[in-house]
Amino acid sequence: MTVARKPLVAGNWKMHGLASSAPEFVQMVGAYPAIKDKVDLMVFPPATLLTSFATATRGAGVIVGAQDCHPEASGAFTGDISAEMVRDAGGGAVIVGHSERRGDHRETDQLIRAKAKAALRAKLIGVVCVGETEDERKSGRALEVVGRQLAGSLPDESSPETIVVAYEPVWAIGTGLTPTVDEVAETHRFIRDELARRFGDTGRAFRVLYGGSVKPGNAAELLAVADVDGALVGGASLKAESFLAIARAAFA
Ligand SMILES: O=C[C@H](O)COP(=O)(O)O
Repeated sequence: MTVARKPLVAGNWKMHGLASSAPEFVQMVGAYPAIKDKVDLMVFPPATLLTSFATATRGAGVIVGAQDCHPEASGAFTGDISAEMVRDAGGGAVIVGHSERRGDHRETDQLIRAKAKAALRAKLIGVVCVGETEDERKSGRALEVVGRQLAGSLPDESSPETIVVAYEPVWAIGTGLTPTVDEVAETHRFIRDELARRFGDTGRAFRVLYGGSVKPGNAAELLAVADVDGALVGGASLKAESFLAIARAAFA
C-alpha cells in the first residue's frame, strides 16, 4: 500500500539563539508561503524564544515548538515546562526523546512515552526521537535498539497526525558523519515495518524524519531515500539560508 506523506523539515535550535536571532526566523517565515504547499516546516527554538517566534509566525504556517516537556501538566518541578505551557505559549509541537535528553538526562523509553502522551493531551504534535550509538551500530545492534526505543517510546494512541518519528543515529549528530544511503534506507524501512506491525495500515502514514548532520550539500541525497519523509536539522537550521535550502531539497 502506498501512502502520500507530505515532507516535513524541522529545525532544532538546541541551546542556541538569543532575541538577536529573531531576524533569521523572520526570514524563514517570509520565505515559507512560496513552498508551503510542498513541505511542512517546524522550528524548535530554546523555550525563551518560543512566544516571540510563535507571534512572528502567526498566520504564516511555520509551526513553532519546544525541545522537551514534562509529563505532568503542572506541579513542583523546578525548571521544567509542561506540554500545556508550550501550547499556552503558542507552540504547536514538542520534541521528546532527543538523544541529548536520553543521554545527558538519562531519560528512559518509559519517561519519553509519558512525555509523548503529554504532548497528545495538550494537542501538540510530538516528535519522538530514536537512534543508536556508535557502539550499538558497530556491534550490529542498531535495528534492535531502534526497535526497542520505538516500542517503548510511542504511546498506543499515536496517530500520523499527532506523532512524527525522527531517526537520529547518535554518532551522526553534530559530527559531520552520516550513515550511507543504504544504511538510512535499511533503518527507515525497518521503522516503517515496525509502525505497520503495531498500527496496521495507519503505520504507513506516519512521517519518519532522518536527523544527523543534514546540510544543504547532502540533503537532496538523504531526503530522496525511500521512507525518509523529511529531516530533523540541528546546526544547519540556525541560519535561514541553509535551513530553507534543506526545506527545498525535501520536495525537489
Ligand atoms: O535534532 C537535531 C539533531 O540532533 C541533528 O543535529 P545536527 O544537524 O547538528 O547534526
